Amino acid sequence: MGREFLDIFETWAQSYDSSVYGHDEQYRDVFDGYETILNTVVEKSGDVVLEFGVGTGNLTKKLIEAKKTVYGIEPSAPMRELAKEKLPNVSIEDGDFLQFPLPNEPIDTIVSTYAFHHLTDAEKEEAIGKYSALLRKGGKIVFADTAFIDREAHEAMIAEAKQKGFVDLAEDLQREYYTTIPALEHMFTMHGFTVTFTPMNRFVWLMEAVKQ
Ligand SMILES: C[S@@+](CC[C@H](N)C(=O)[O-])C[C@H]1O[C@@H](n2cnc3c(N)ncnc32)[C@H](O)[C@@H]1O
Repeated sequence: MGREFLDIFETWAQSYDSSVYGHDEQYRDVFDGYETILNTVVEKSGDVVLEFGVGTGNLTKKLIEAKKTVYGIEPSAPMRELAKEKLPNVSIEDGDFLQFPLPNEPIDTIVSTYAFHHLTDAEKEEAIGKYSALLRKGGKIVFADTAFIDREAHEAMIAEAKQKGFVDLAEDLQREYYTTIPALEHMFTMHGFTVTFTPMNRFVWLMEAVKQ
């Protein structure tokens, strides 16, 4: 569920890695510190990891290099194919944040980068509820994604993108379901997590939620 933006990745898949490494001016600030963001998610992850929205497999590759067992979930066929080319021996299945094949061993961490905003807030809350049921005490959700301190900050970023002539970025910020830190905090705490938020660049926050 929350698959309504997949057509974007049909066309973006081939040039996605070029965007994340700063070659797309409009998205340069969004992907600023991309390597550090992925490395931080890896550092905070346990040994058995379920990853949503693997994309071209950049985080997956780092998790594997850190000797973790990874179960990857990716709904876009072109993205999945690119990830499988990079990581032929890793499990990367069709699925999404809400409907996915369950790994056949207990997982200790659920990770995702640059993807949770594809769900509406109601779907985000439903997903966090599912993950709470999957994780044991001490299990973690470690997500990095664009979010805003409040709605005014979101509106200001849209205005800034328009002012710079960043039409694609402005459209993206209005089309997808970017939420606020207080809304995310509420979703995590109501499902039994303690959560911390750390800003990673002007757009992206690292969220580390621990099941109590
Ligand atoms: C911006 S890319 C991020 C890829 C990768 N995680 C990274 O950090 O580079 C977003 C990814 O989320 C995937 N996606 C879109 N909707 C999704 C959903 N409902 N559930 C899981 N993944 C989704 C897209 O297909 C795409 O691969």
